Amino acid sequence: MESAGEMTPVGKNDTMMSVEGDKNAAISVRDLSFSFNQADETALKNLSMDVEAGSRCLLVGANGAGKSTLLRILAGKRLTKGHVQVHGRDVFQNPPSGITYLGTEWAMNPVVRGDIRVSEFLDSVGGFRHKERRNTLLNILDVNLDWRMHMISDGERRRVQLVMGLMVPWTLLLLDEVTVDLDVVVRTDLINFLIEESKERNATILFSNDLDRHTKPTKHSTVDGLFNFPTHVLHLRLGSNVGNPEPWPLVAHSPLNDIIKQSNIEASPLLKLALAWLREDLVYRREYEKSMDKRRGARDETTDSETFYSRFDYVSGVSHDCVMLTNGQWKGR
Ligand SMILES: Nc1ncnc2c1ncn2[C@@H]1O[C@H](COP(=O)(O)OP(=O)(O)OP(=O)(O)O)[C@@H](O)[C@H]1O
Repeated sequence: MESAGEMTPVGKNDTMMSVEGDKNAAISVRDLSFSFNQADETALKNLSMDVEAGSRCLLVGANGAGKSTLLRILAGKRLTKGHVQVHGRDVFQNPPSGITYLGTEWAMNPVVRGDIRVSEFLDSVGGFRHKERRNTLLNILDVNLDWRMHMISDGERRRVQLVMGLMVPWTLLLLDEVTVDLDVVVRTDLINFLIEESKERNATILFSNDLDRHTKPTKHSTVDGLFNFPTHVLHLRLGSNVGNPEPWPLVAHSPLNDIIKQSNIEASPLLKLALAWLREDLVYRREYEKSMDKRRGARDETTDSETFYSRFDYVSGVSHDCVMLTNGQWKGR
C-alpha cells in the first residue's frame, strides 16, 4: 500500500484520464479540491473522475471520505473553483437542467415538518404537472396523499422526499444516503424503478450508501440489498478518488477480483470489496493522521457560520439562486 506519509493524492490515476475532461461523460471532474474554511483540512483533494452517462455509480468510502461534499458540489450546492462538469456544462457557470440532489438534511428543515397534507405539499412543488410519475412513485413508496407532514415518522418523511424528488424526470440523480431508512420491500421496488429509469432514459445515478451502519455482513445489509443496482463502484479515500469508477460486476481481468477472493467472510462480492476497501482506509487514515498530527474538527452543520451558494431549493428540489446559511435559513436571493 502507498505510504500515507507521502501525502500524494490517493491513487489518482492521471494516465487514464484526459487533462481537459471527457466531454461525453455525464460527470467530468478534474483536480477538484474543497475546504470548508481555510483553517480546515481539505475535504476534497485533487479529485478527478469521469462517470459515463447511464451508469449507476456507488460511492464507497469511510466516514469523512468526502462523499456528501462531492455530491453537493455536483448539485451546485457548494461553490468552488475547478473543472466540475455535468453533460459538458460547468455546474457553477452554466448549470445544466435535470440535476436532482436528495440528501438527508432535507428532513431537518422545519418547513417539511409543518402541518401540511402530502397532496398539497407535492402540488406545491409541481406534483400536478407529473401526475403519472407521481402516482407510480406513491405506489412504490407506499405514500398516502392524506398524510400530514407533521404527523409522520422519519422513514415516512423520507419516502415523501423521494416521491417529491423523483417525480420530475432527471438526467443526473445524486442520492446521499436517502435510501438507508427504507424498509427492504420499499427499497427493493425503488431500486428496480431506478434501474428501469436509468436504462430507459440513459440517466445517470451517483449515490452514497451508509455502509458504515451495515458492516455486519448479512444478506439483509444495505450493500447486499443493492442487488445488481450499481453498474460502477468508485472508491473515495480522504477526499480523493482511488482510480476511476470500476465497472460492476467486475470484469474478469480486474485486479479487484483478488481482493474479493481473499475475503473469508460470508457476504456478497460487493460487500466483500467494500469492507476490504474500508479496512484498508482505516489503516491509511491512521497513518496519515499520525504523519500530519491532524486535529479532528467537529462536524457540525448547524453551528458553523460558513455560508454557501446554492442553486437548489432546500424544500422543493427546484433550482434557484440563493445564499443560504448552514443553519438552514435563507439569507437572500
Ligand atoms: N460543515 C463542515 N465544516 C467543516 N468540515 C466539514 C463540514 N462537513 C464535513 N466536513 C469535513 O469534510 C470531510 C468530508 O466530509 P463528508 O461529509 O463529505 O464525508 P462523507 O464521506 O460524506 O462522510 P459520512 O459517511 O460520515 O457521511 C470530513 O473530513 C469532514 O470532517
